[in-house]
Amino acid sequence: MKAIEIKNAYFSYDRDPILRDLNLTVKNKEKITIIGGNGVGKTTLIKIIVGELKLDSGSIKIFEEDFNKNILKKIGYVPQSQKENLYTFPITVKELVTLQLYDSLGKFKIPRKEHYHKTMVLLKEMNLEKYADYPIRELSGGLRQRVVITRALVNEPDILIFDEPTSGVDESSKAQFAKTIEELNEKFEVSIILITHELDWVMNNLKMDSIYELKKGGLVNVSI
Ligand SMILES: Nc1ncnc2c1ncn2[C@@H]1O[C@H](COP(=O)(O)OP(=O)(O)OP(=O)(O)O)[C@@H](O)[C@H]1O
Repeated sequence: MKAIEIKNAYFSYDRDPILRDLNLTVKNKEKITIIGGNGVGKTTLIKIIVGELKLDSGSIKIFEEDFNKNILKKIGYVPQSQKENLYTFPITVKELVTLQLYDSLGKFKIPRKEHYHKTMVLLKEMNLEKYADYPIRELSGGLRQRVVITRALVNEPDILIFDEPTSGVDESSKAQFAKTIEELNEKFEVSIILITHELDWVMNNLKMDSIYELKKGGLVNVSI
């Protein structure tokens, strides 16, 4: 089963094409990395995958279906840690993860016992149980990243996308992240797409199935 299949994709914001005849296949449970310099279109590609932007031409299928609302539930997104505004808002780990269940919270959007239960089961699996009632802003960078990953997992996605997960993260948090990636793949059987500019770190610390470089609008295989 193919998790993602993009064929002959073209996209431009105005005149200059950002994606030019881009092709990508990600199989179920496969782990891939996409590298590329500043401004080559990595974020644009993510936005295409999550349906935020539409291709000018070409096709994209997620689990062999065209884009539809249900597909979004299959994709978990872990944004860049610096872009997360988790520092000012006084919210606990348990609340942050549970709020991600928004769609299933019913009319009044108030989490019930079953929602918190789901969160606690997952926090346990991620070894974060003891931090459930901690305010998120009091956690170290590495733990906070683990919480954000847990949040992305709570809707049971089949694909997890990481946007620059190691940028602005200290060495020990990076090592912790590498362990988490291996666990995720085994425990939750998700496909992983990791966007980064740290090719050396990925090569030395992660077991990826493929690494691609986004350049001139297309993806080129980087030999591992
Ligand atoms: N909404 C937009 N309208 C017009 N141009 C845009 C828009 N968003 C991005 N761009 C341009 O498209 C190109 C690709 O941007 P994108 O953010 O996808 O690159 P990136 O590879 O993620 O970059 P970075 O590594 O710096 O985050 C850039 O030249 C950017 O300036």
